[in-house]
Amino acid sequence: MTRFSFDLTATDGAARTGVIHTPRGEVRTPAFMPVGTAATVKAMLPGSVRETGADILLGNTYHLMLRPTAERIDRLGGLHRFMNWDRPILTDSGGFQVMSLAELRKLTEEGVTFRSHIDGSRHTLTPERSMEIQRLLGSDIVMAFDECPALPAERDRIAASMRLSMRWAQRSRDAFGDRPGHALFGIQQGGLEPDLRAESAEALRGIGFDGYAVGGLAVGEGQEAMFGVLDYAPGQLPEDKPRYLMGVGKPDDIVGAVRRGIDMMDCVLPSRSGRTGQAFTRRGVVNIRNARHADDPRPLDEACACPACRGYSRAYLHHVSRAKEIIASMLMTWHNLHYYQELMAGMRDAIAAGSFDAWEAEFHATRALGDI
Ligand SMILES: Cc1cccc2c(=O)nc(N)[nH]c12
Ligand SMILES: [Zn+2]
Repeated sequence: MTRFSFDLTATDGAARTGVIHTPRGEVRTPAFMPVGTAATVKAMLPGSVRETGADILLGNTYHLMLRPTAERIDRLGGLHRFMNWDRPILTDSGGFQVMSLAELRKLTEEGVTFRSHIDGSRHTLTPERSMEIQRLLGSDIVMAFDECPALPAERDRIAASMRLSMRWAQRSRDAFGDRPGHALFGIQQGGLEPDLRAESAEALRGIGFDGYAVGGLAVGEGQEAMFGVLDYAPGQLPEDKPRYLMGVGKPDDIVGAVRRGIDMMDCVLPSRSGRTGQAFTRRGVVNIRNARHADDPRPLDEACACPACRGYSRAYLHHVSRAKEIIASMLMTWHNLHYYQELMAGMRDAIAAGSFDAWEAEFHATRALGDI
């Protein structure tokens, strides 16, 4: 039985490339995780997600506990079987989604009670219940149950919230138990405060995790403030474990995060924005519904090998996107996920070759050209 482990294979400045070994397969880092919130990466078949180059995808405790429930998924053989994805799955622990989605939330030391945004039913999430749900789902990488304060927030609110999350991290670790082949990741909090981030990192180190997430970012602070935290926060976390930046981001966010030592990221952006007609390309964002594409016979990106770029014109994508045809979501999502995976593969190769600076310069120079 392969246990969970992380091998760093090369570094270039603060940037790192490596491999996470899990019983369900390898995850090449830096890695981007497509988001499969309700047991599906929207508009994609699992085989297509794999074809884009994804090694791992993300699921959500909050959504799956409400519908179809973790117990039902467990009875049906677990989330991998249920959604027909046999490679690694990381699941978020639910606290963040409760604060952003649920109604009538009540936060106490014990956990969070809330009403479902789907049918108003009452639910409780605690560190223990979150660990149980993620065990029932069968996820390979389990996230500790945390509280992520909305920014901007007063320093003492951020400090109190971080300390609650650290007590919840200990309870998550205790409830997770000893599960060879499965990993538990801790989540650093502390807002934009270096000393609170350091206190959080020390608390997590003391508890001991298989990986460490930088939480509490991508919550409206903006790229400059986020990079300001990433200039020091990854270095506060154990060097020999994966570092996961949650909820990030736009392509240039991702490049900046990898430069600063982040190994894993997830974001709904490529899939969600694809459904609204936004395509990410090497030369920047293309809003395919814009009238200028109506007669354009060229693909989104001549250099892209994805099915949308190999088989269809901008004019066609413009037409089906404006008409809200289902194929528009399929093709735009596939292209965007393919582009994100190409970005990760390019960075992995550049770090291994010690040429990340040159790669990043080319990345920004090409985007500066703008779409043609
Ligand atoms: C999904 C996500 C985005 C951004 C931040 C966070 C966070 O701090 N904690 C959790 N559990 N999830 C997050
Ligand atoms: Zn493409």
